[in-house]
Amino acid sequence: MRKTFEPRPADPVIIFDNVQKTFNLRHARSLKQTVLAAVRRRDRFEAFNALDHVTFAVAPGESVAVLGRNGSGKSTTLKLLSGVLRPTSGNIYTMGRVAGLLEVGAGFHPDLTGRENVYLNAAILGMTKAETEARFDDIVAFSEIGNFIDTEVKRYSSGMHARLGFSVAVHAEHDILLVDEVLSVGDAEFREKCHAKMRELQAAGNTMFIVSHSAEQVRKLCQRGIVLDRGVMVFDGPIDDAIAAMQQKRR
Ligand SMILES: Nc1ncnc2c1ncn2[C@@H]1O[C@H](COP(=O)(O)OP(=O)(O)OP(=O)(O)O)[C@@H](O)[C@H]1O
Repeated sequence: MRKTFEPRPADPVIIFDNVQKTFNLRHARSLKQTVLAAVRRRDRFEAFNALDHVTFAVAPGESVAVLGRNGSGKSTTLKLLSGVLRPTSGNIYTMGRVAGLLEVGAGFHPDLTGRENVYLNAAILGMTKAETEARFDDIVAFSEIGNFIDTEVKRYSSGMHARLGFSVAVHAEHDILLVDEVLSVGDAEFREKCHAKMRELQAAGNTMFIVSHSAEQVRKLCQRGIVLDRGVMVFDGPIDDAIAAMQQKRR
């Protein structure tokens, strides 16, 4: 007898379990107010929830967009995923190597050359010297930096800086790629090249988490969207519905 069965969904590679991130905001006060607050033993800080009990899971190979207005908690979500920030409460699990494209090239040292920075940034992303050497030519070719690779990075234009940073990150070994707004850097031709590279990584089974203000960009790259509104997750589902939910929130 033939038996049918439901395939078991793959174990998630990202779990956000009831995650809360609170920042302490310091109030600007006059000297008199500061003294009064100290005398009355009042707290001069106000707790602010950048993320409020957010829960979701991401399956391997999924590409998820994080949408929301300015200050809704998108970058905070990515920083928590990359480990740059720790949650105030709740748990975050990630499986495999996570590479962040948070502020591309932010790890570049201005006084070092492009070549030296490639090795430095690749090491930050967890690559060994041998791995970087093997990919060095591809990294430089993709970035279109050419002979400027031996010039100090402080002489680079912002576009060159971003191109080299993007190139290092996409050539790193990773299972989960975090992308924050970087798709808005560079000219149209380079953006299209970045999109093509990301689609190639998706086809190879990479999981992606993308923050972008551009509905068109995320529609092309993601199947699913999470919408945040003042730190609260208000939608999680198919990308077209997520974009519609975000646009409704804007009205
Ligand atoms: N280190 C911090 N200290 C205090 N508040 C912070 C800190 N980082 C972020 N915030 C606040 O948390 C909220 C969420 O910030 P976040 O950068 O995650 O928003 P975002 O959705 O990425 O915004 P944008 O679209 O403008 O990039 C904002 O109100 C921001 O001011």
